[in-house]
Order: sequence, then structure tokens, then C-alpha cells
Amino acid sequence: AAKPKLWYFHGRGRMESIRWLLAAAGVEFEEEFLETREQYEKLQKDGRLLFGQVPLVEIDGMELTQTRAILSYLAAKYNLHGKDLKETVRIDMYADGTLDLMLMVALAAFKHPEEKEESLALAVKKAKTRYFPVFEKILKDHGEDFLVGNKFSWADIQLLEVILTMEELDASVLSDFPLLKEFKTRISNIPTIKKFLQPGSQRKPPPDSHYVEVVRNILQF
Ligand SMILES: CCCCC[C@H]1O[C@@H](O)C[C@@H]1SC[C@H](NC(=O)CC[C@H](N)C(=O)O)C(=O)NCC(=O)O
Repeated sequence: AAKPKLWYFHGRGRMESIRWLLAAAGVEFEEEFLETREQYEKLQKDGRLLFGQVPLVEIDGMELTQTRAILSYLAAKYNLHGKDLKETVRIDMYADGTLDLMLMVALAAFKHPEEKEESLALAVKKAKTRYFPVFEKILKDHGEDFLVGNKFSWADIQLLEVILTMEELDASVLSDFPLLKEFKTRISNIPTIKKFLQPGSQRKPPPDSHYVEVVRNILQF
């Protein structure tokens, strides 16, 4: 079968969680990077963007947009969603929470310097006071290696991505969360994820001023 093809900017944004899921599932994928307004307008003109937006993922003969819909499809397809509806909705809850936090970080890149620092500091505060305490408690209460059903799932991938992203902003962010520290080591050592964390993988770096400029230019905002 053809490899999935991802259409997005050459950066993290909303697409990074999709790259993580595919990589963790051991699925090779291709990427088309939007560098110009013309490329984006062509996708729109060709009717390939349902609501005129990216991420766009070509997979199984479909053109998928809407990040959460794409992630949910991929999680189910690669057996990273729950064994039943009750597990799946918990995985969705956990994943949605991490996506909210990730978007705060992603959008901060587009703010003016002083606002950006304030937004990133708020994201770190939210991680420490709202999100990480929840996941630390889940790991404590269930005493299992994974968040749901003691089986590796999409929720675990999202949590690792958000842990690493927050550590880029504050290296001591896990200092009060010993179980999350162990979780990070455990999940980072899963072979497909270990490979994705190595240099040369399709993982993208944190957004820089060039990336912000390109996205602003393409989206004209
Ligand atoms: C560094 C991270 C990138 C920040 C900017 C991105 O975050 C998004 O808020 C904007 C972009 S992503 C690009 C943006 N896509 C979306 O907002 C998708 C939202 C959708 N609900 C989804 O989850 O996929 C876009 O195509 N906009 C054109 C426009 O709406 O006309």
C-alpha cells in the first residue's frame, strides 16, 4: 500500500502529534512541506482541504483533515485505541487534554516576544498544576506501565510528546512527578519511539522565527 502522505508546514504545529503516532506505530510516511502561499492555494483550489485548512493526510485513498479526526482514525487503524468503547473514551480524554496543552505551546510561537514568554510560562504552569498531576495520579492509582488497560496506546504517545515538549521549556518540569519520570524513560525506550527520538528522524524542531515567518506568509496573518 502507498505510504501515508502528510501535507503541512516544515514544523511541528498541529501535525507533530500525527508524526508521533505514525512513527510510534512503525508506519513510514512521506511529507510535502508548504513553503509558499501558492502551494496552499492550490490545495484549496483543488478542493483537497475540507474547511480550507491543513493538516492534510492522504491515507487509504482518502484526504483527511481535522487533526483530532486524523489522530483518532490512525489510532484505531494501528491498534492504538482501546479494546472497547470505555477504554477508547479514556484514551480520547487523555489525548484531548494533551492536545490542548500542545496547542497552547504551538500558538505561543506566533505571539510577540513578551506575550510569547508569558504564554509559554503559562503553559508550563498548566502542565505542572493541571495536566501532570492528573497523569501522575493515573499512573499511581493503576500502578501499570501504560495509561489505559496496561497496553501501549495513543494516550501514552501523546503524554510522552507533551512531557518532552514541556521539558524543552523547563528542564525541571517533572521534578515533582516521579512516576512521570519513569513513564518517560519507559516509553522513550519503545524501539519505534527510540528511533523517532534519534537525530535524522522526521521529528521536527521547536518553531523558530523562520518557521513563524513562513507560516504567516502562507496563511497571511
Ligand atoms: C507553530 C504551530 C503553527 C501555529 C499555527 C497553526 O496553528 C493553527 O492555529 C494555525 C496553524 S495550522 C494551519 C491552520 N489549520 C487549522 O487551524 C486547523 C484547525 C483544525 N481544527 C485542525 O485541528 O486541524 C490553517 O490551515 N489555517 C488556515 C485557515 O484557517 O484559513
